[in-house]
Order: sequence, then structure tokens, then C-alpha cells
Amino acid sequence: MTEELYEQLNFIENQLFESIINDLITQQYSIVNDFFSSEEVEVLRNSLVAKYEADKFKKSAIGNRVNEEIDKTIRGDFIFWIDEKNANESETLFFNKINNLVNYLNQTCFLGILHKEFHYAVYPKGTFYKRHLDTFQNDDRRKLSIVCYLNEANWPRENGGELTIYTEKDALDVLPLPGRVVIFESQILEHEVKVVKESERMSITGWLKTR
Ligand SMILES: O=C(O)CCC(=O)C(=O)O
Ligand SMILES: [Fe+2]
Repeated sequence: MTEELYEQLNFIENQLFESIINDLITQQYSIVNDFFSSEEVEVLRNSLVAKYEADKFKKSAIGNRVNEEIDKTIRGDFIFWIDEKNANESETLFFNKINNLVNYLNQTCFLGILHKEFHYAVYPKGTFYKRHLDTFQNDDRRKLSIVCYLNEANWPRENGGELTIYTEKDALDVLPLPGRVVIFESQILEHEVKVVKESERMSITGWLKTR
């Protein structure tokens, strides 16, 4: 029996993943609270902070690497790409959950996700990411964007740093609450990160890619 057929026979419907798919079909985005438990968020945040404090993060760049000054007027976060092959314990846990979702999407929606890329991101106080689409560098392989928030338990509205998603009809503000995951169509939905007014905004952002 081929592995593929075996997988099909073994298919078990997953309510959470089904609701994500339904959201994506009807509104091109899905917001899932508690995708990661508070324990999972804590170990992932510790892992982020350890790398951040070890000075491993780099100033993020955009598109064709215009100069730093221009970068900062568009995007001010610091990032560190996560290497799945050298993942630590908490990152392995992270990728296990993401891979379950990817496998489910591939089995049910025939999305053909073959690659993925994820980075940690820190937005210090005063930083933002202006309105954009996640398709840079003539790269149309990015299919779905996934943002996972790793902030401490209370992120009051006064802290700013909302993810604003621009739909056809309106603009939706999403607070970066711990455990919350936002998934959206990379090539369709414009979005931005509003100025962080207080604290440091921490997350893992990534893309599911075709080909
Ligand atoms: O952190 C977020 O909420 C979104 C980040 C983002 O838009 C990006 O990195 O492309
Ligand atoms: Fe983005």
C-alpha cells in the first residue's frame, strides 16, 4: 500500500483545522485563540529571549534591500530565522503543531505546500511595520502567512502593536495576545503592525509556500 493511500485511510477530521479552513475560504483569514497553550508560549518566548539577548537577531530588511534609513520608515522589527533542522525542544514542539496543520491542509485542500519559513520577531517600543502584502522579491510562492504571538499574559490595548488586517470592507485590529495565531492569504490581504507604544512585542512569523 502506498504511503499516500495509507494516509487517506487514516484520515481523522480535526475540528480546529476545519474551522481554520472554513475561515480562510469565507474571509481569507483565521484568528485562533489558544492555538498554543500558555506553557507552550512560555517556552517559546524563553527561547526567543535567549537568542535575542545573545544578539542573534538582525534588523529586518524589505524587498530589494534599500538602505537602512528607508527600511526603518517601513519596518522596525528585529528578526531571527528558525532552522527546523536544528530546532531546540520548544521549536520542535512549534514545528510539530505547524506540520500537523500543513499536512491537514495538503490532504484536504490540495494546497501543495512544499516549503515553509519562520522567524522570530521582536518589535521594540516605537517600532511598526507599514501596510504591505507578504509577497516580496518577485516571490509568489508564499501562500499563507502565519503569525504566532508570544507576549506576556496581559497585552493591554494601550500597548498598541495591533495587527491590522485590511479586508475589502474594513480594517480589523487584532491584539497580539499570547497563544493567539493569525493565518491569512499572503497574496491577497494587506496588513500592518501598528506602533508599539509600550513593552516589546514578540512573535513567530512564517509562510507556507508552494513549489
Ligand atoms: O507581527 C505581525 O502581526 C505581522 C508581521 C508581518 O506582517 C510580517 O512580518 O510580514
Ligand atoms: Fe506581513
